[in-house]
Amino acid sequence: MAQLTLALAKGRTAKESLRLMAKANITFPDFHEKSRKLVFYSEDQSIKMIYVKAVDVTTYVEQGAADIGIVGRDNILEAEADLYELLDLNLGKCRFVIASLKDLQIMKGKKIKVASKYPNVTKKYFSRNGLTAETIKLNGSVELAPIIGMADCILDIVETGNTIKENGLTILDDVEHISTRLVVNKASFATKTDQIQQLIRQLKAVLGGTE
Ligand SMILES: Nc1ncnc2c1ncn2[C@@H]1O[C@H](COP(=O)(O)OP(=O)(O)OP(=O)(O)O)[C@@H](O)[C@H]1O
Ligand SMILES: O=P(O)(O)OC[C@H]1O[C@H](OP(=O)(O)OP(=O)(O)O)[C@H](O)[C@@H]1O
Repeated sequence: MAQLTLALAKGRTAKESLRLMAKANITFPDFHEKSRKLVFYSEDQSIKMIYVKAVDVTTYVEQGAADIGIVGRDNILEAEADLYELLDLNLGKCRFVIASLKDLQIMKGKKIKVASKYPNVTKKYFSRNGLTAETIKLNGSVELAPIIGMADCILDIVETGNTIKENGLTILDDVEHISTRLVVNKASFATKTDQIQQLIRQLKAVLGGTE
């Protein structure tokens, strides 16, 4: 059987993703969190894993450089990539919200300044609500933007709610639930159907009826 290339998102969901695969008997013996290596092979050599930035996973998969990817729905929505999203791994759970300093009055016809790491998601949210928004792209510490008066509100991820709370912001709206997903390159799904379906079955079995 041909080998599958998997792009795994580095960062806060990597450990849990690897733990889930290990439960499904897919282990990467050479993988160590502190290793600087970027390519790892599963014990049975059936999977070649490339360890990449979360924001880049969909690019590797869409380009066909990886057959499959494990990445957060936040990055999938932002990338608007042409790929299949086939399984919810039920980890990395958080949500997209709109938050501002106080009860900001969002009015139709008034242009709102929104800071976000996710400009595409932001534009879509405001346009489907019939609102006009100017998006300011940031790469982190997004909660700062309303505090220093650079934006009226933010579209960002909330998990525990601590960051929002500690910076005196309030949630105005829930936008979308996020969790980590398995994505698949469309051509790979046609040519490596059996391997991909086998992997999905293995993962589903250990997700224990949560799918
Ligand atoms: N509290 C959280 N904040 C951000 N992402 C979270 C949180 N909880 C779960 N996630 C998920 O974890 C993924 C990876 O988050 P992480 O912060 O490691 O990546 P990143 O934002 O791309 O990293 P970097 O700080 O290098 O830009 C996110 O894309 C999201 O799906
Ligand atoms: O609800 P909480 O549990 O507080 O988590 C949410 C925070 O975590 C993320 O930031 P991250 O830690 O990735 O840092 P960043 O600001 O550099 O993106 C996210 O952008 C929020 O700021």
